[in-house]
Amino acid sequence: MNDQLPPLLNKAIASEKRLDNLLSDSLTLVENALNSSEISLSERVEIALKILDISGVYHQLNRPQNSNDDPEVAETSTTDTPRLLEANFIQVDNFLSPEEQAETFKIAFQNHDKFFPSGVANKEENTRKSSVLLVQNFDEYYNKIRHKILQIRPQILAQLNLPTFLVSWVEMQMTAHNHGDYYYIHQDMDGEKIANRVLTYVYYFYEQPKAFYGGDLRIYPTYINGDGYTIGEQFVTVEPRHNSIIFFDSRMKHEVLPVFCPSGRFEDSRFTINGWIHR
Ligand SMILES: O=C(O)CCC(=O)C(=O)O
Ligand SMILES: [Fe+2]
Repeated sequence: MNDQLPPLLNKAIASEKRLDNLLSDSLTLVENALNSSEISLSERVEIALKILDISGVYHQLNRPQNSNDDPEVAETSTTDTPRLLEANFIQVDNFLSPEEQAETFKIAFQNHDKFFPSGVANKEENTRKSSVLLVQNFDEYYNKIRHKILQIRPQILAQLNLPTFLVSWVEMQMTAHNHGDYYYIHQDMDGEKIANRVLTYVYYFYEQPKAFYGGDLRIYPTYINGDGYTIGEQFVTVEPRHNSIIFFDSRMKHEVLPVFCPSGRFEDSRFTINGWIHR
């Protein structure tokens, strides 16, 4: 405390000092964590990736050569020319180990009675028909899958040519599409509460041999025009392969084609673990 200085200034200097100390302690803690053999390698990698994220290194690496191609720039520009998001996705096969797949089926089948008819935020009825299981029913499994998704996120963003972002939340649910179910053309970040969804993921699983037909996912080229979004014609089709996971830009319009499941048995459904990485 310096008696020569006005009290307010003294207070500001003290706060700045505390902040400096806090920053210094935080950096030491992170450094120790990165070098600690008590923390698993994968957890340390996650910490390191978070730091790279914060420092913007990935953003620089992923940034398109021509800054006009940067989605963030184009979206906020005042030009009248609509910007096109090409229909694009990444599909990774053999995502879960046999043990993890068995656990996934167990969660689905044991919670059959907790699935409920799906709804759509801010949308008319008849846009969607399927069943949903909330994440509250599979906490531990959520953490495992979340970890796996975050681990491959940098690679996926680079492949989709999307800039990196700080993750605030990984939203997750389980869905089942049975006979007559579908999800009409929609966008996953269309709504106040879900505007922060950046990357959509869908993990597919179902009993072998496959007991349903249809259920392909169509992703449409999507034009951004100011605040509005319209679709182009040249869609791409995703085959929902068992034990594969797909990722796409949450701004892309897409739909699930109708499912035909002659047996009508819940266990024969087209299942997903799906959700969104929020910024
Ligand atoms: O099941 C799928 O293939 C996609 C589901 C979907 O679009 C959604 O839940 O928003
Ligand atoms: Fe969707």
